[in-house]
Amino acid sequence: MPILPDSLTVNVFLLTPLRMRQTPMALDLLVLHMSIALLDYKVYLYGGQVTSWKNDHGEEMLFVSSKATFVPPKAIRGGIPICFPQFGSQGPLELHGHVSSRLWSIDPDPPPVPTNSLNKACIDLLLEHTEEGVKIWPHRVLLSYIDDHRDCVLLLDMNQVIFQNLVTCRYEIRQRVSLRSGGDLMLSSRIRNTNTDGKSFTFTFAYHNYFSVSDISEVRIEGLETVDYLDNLQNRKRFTEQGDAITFESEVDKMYVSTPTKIAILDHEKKRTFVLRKDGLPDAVVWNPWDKKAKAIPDFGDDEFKRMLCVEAAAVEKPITLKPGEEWKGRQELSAVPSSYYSGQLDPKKVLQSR
Ligand SMILES: O=P(O)(O)OC[C@H]1O[C@H](O)[C@H](O)[C@@H](O)[C@@H]1O
Repeated sequence: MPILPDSLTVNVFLLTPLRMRQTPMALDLLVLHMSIALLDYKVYLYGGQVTSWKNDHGEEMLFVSSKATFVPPKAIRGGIPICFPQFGSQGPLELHGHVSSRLWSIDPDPPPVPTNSLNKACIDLLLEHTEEGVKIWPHRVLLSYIDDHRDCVLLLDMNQVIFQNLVTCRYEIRQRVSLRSGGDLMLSSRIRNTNTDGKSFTFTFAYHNYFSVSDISEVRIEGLETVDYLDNLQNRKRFTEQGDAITFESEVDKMYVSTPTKIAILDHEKKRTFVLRKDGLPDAVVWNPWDKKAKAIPDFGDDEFKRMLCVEAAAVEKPITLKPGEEWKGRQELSAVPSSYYSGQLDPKKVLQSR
């Protein structure tokens, strides 16, 4: 692990690029680092998956299981796996699709940086289509993390060699991972059908966020009150959430549909609130396996359900169909703020202004 210089405003470190080149399924560690006025924020990516998001005090905001295996083809248990082209088990594919477990590389040709961008440090990654991937999902795929900040590009050039096998894709999927001022983490995705044979394709999608919490019994979610949900523990039967904020005392696996764009996760013990803002992702999945299921998951510690909560920005109830030439966009922004700024009001604008 290199020592991260604190004098740079924006930096991206690419570790062990050789391993990535030599082993087709190897995952690589990338560090996205932003330093503003002596405050440091860091995001770690392992392959295409965010596995760590640290605030300026070095506190971890994402949960990763102590039993997580960093061995493809499985996604890492924690961080932010990307579920695509199928969320969950509703479809012919493996649970949650397959993109987190593919070989990722750097996008050699990211789109231009918007002049008014709030992004301070960003990264572009590509996941190229493989014959194996085609067998699983019959569409060629180019998946990329887009770097919004030109400063990053030079540092990433050392990995150019991994681009040589890029294929011409009929479908393009692009992802941006960006650190914004204040340490907010932005992920954005664009999926475009570039098919030339006139065929449409259909998918579901989710950012499977694993938040780190002090104690699940001290956590509540605001923003999903009175929203309809499909309960995965009751054959996806439809219910309406009651008026109170959501708290936890047993296993939860609910898919809230057509939710507000802002959801807050309040951690009383930690006095920290996560604010999830999403766009193009109408649904939100809330999951905690609780004790019994936790014991049955091999890469999950028996008691770790107490320290995590998944609140996922998703497009799952209504699968998305793209005709050739059409593009879908989805994004989420995660902020972590002291709960005292939040004081029970779901008004992230106020939260941001008060920082
Ligand atoms: O074990 P995984 O594939 O990571 O899935 C973990 C969980 O993810 C989601 O939140 C689903 O709604 C759950 O049904 C699933 O159990």
